[in-house]
Amino acid sequence: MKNVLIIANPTSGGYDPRRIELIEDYLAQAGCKVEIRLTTHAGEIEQIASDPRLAVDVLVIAGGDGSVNEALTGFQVNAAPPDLAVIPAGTANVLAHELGLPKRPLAIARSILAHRTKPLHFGLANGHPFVLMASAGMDADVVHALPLALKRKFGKLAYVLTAIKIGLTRRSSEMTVEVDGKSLTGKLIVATNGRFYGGPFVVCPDASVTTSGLHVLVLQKDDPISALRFGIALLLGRVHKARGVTVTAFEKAKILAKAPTAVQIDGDPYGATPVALEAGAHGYTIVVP
Ligand SMILES: Nc1ncnc2c1ncn2[C@@H]1O[C@H](COP(=O)(O)OP(=O)(O)OP(=O)(O)O)[C@@H](O)[C@H]1O
Repeated sequence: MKNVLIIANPTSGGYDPRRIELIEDYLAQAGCKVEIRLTTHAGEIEQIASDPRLAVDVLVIAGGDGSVNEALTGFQVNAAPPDLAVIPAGTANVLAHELGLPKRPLAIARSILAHRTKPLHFGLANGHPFVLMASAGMDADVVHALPLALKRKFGKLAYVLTAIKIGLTRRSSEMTVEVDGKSLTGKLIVATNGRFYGGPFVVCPDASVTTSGLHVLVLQKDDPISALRFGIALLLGRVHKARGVTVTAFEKAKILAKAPTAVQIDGDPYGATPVALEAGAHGYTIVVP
């Protein structure tokens, strides 16, 4: 009998209790012992995931990338973390694209029952795990400035509206990223653990969250015209080939800026530069379709 704990973030975009109950029903009918817990505040998933007494076979996160990030953050201090599974919700849910996760409740329940797993690698930004990306510059400014109510109302469009709003007035700062002894300069620096960014948009075809290795994308300009050009290239899955963009594999890197510049991790605000980046020492285990 499989012991399954589903932790759901009821504030994540697209949260649907009916879907979660259906998955619970399928799993229970198949003989699993299932418990559902709804979070009441940010930080609760991390707390639960860090508890060494967490005696479950699979910890299922029903939420977006920020919720999954919390689970990994908790796992960092748990000597024997359980396998992870995801019921995708959230505004962008890049991890769901990375892993090709199904959306239908029955398919999700079946994948948890089949329990096929892969290693889930992650990076560390100032010691904090990132499953997808850690970045500094324009996109982090947008994440910091994005009003939650706007995100809930307009979903991904809220990022575009906020980018337009702040893009006209913000002052960008020149940053340097020291990559394995080399020095690169740019206006937007994205360390990525995976292939996708912002949803189903490929930024690093060579990367995957299920294999080890980090890459850094350096965008040399972020004036409104360049931002529009990079935005279109992103939608076309060609930003890594765009003029003024470099992609470099790295083991250790450090982002430095003259003035403190906003940083985001997996779509949530995370302080400011400087940021030291490196791969996590080991992977966790994630259920895949
Ligand atoms: N009950 C809660 N109340 C407020 N915040 C919460 C609660 N539970 C979790 N959170 C926080 O909400 C943040 C965002 O959640 P999540 O990533 O699941 O959804 P999202 O923001 O819609 O999705 P995405 O990250 O894909 O844009 C998480 O980083 C988590 O810390």
